[in-house]
Amino acid sequence: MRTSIATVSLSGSLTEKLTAASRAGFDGVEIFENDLLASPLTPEEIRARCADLGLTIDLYQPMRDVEALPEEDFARALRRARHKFELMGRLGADTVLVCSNVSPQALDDDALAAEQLGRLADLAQDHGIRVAYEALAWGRHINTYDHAWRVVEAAGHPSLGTCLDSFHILSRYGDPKDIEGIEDIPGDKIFFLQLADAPLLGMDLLQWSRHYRCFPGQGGFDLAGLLRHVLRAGYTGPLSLEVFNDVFRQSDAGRTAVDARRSLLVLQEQVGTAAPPAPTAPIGVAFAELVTPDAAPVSAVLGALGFARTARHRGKPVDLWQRGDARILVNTGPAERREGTRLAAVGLETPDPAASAHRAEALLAPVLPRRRSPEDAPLEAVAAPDGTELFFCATGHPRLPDWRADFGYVEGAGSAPDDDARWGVDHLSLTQPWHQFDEAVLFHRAVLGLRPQESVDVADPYGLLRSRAVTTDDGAVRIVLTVGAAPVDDTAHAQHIALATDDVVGAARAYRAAGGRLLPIPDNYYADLAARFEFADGELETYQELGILYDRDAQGTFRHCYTHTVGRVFFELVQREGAYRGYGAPNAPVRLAAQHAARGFTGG
Ligand SMILES: O=C(O)c1ccc(O)c(O)c1
Ligand SMILES: [Mg+2]
Repeated sequence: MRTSIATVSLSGSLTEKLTAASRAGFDGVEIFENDLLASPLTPEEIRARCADLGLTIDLYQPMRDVEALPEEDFARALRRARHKFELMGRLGADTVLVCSNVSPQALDDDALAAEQLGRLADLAQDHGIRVAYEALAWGRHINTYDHAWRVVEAAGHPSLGTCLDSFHILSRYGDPKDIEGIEDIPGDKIFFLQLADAPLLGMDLLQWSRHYRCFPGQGGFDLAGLLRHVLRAGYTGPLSLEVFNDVFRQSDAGRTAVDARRSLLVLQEQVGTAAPPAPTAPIGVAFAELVTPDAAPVSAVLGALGFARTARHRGKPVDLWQRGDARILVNTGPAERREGTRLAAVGLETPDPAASAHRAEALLAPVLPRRRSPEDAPLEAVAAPDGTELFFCATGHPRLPDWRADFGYVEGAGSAPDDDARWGVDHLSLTQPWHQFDEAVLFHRAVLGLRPQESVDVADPYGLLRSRAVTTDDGAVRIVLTVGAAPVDDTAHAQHIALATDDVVGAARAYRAAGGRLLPIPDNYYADLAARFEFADGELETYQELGILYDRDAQGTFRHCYTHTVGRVFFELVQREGAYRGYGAPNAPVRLAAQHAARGFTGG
């Protein structure tokens, strides 16, 4: 199906918006009136620009407050319409959106609304234009899709149809049954379809619509359900995104447009009108890669955590550190020296790396140049929205090339690679730029086949931190996406690697004995723990001594503690028991406060 995007969904000048829409692969655009009014280009130039960019102008919008008016007000509306139809002729746009009247002058009179829309459609017809009538969710008298359709049906005019907008429909109708009526509208009378998702916020409809819309799959609406009804009704027009969103208004138009196109590809996959290569979800974390200008501080932490430097890359200054199934690469390559220590890449263990890469590419993930010297194993990699490099790879697979083939083993390494099977990566926490959070969640879901969990808000002493995990169902891969408060220091922007162990107390003691420093946790926290849970004799005291935090849910328990931070990176030691599903969110405010307090507490 053809895809389209409303210029209001993208930031910048009209020219920038059109370029971004075209580059992302959209077939057409809806031109929002304000974007045209503010453009120095003539309508003919806009038309030519769109043609050059391979875009059709699928809709011009909006025309407001037209129908069910006292006669002299309607006459003024017709006069306005005549001007706009002439403009549309110059633009080469043949469909105009008229949204339902919100003005206090509007009369509660469906027959009058139908009659006047019919007269508007007569005028439109003379200009070769079709009128698509849309019910705004806050329309004065007409505010539901079925009411708008009844009026259009009553008008019975060939140049008058309806525009369905998923926001206006789904913000008012919660029950799936309420929207089945869409299938009763003849497909050729649905002149246009606008798609937008939104988080389920329970707020004033107009404010919700104008500020919080997002792309399909980024909110809480069942857009696939709605689209199936629209397709069954026989709609064949474009799938068009109309997203009013405060964040997108100030984000880079190019990346927003790609995010938008990806959302439509995923939606189309859900309803079966597009078939990108099927997802191949990762089955584990093969490695996490830190880049650092100075290997010493990170190596000291890894050494104290019981990791051994087992291998070194044959062609690059990259060391492989390992404990059990936890593998960490430390990269001191020249390109990496400019920024401080950060978590730059993740190797995802994948049953079919080539298939994972094909899907990622089909879903518009930027494919990275293969890291490959002549003797290197080919590694498929794409960039996540935050720039993290994601490698699709295999470790010890009988038939697939092993990414470790590029590494030479270090003589006399402290411990053998597989000595400690109970260590692994529990989760990785990656901080996202604040304006890319929804994009990142959709990316990880769509491209990697991970399932988003609940979004959690965590109080940081200097702001609020939002966090959302994306995981495989079995927990073999857990990535926690976070977006931090405004930076008073680096705390809200730190990334971390959480290491799974089956004995966090032993691990914490050993780390300390080896010279590692654990994040100190205030005594008040332990007094509160004592009030909330019952512990065996001495248990709480042990946690307090080491700075171990504790949580419990209906399924299990979670014990965890933190190393100090090196650059932007710290480590967490995690003992997850039973089927505990979370990440110790109740403890996160205490941890964040402790990290702010310990800002001086860095270094090797
Ligand atoms: O918020 C509005 O005014 C508005 C205008 C045009 C639309 O298509 C729409 O869905 C909302
Ligand atoms: Mg709309």
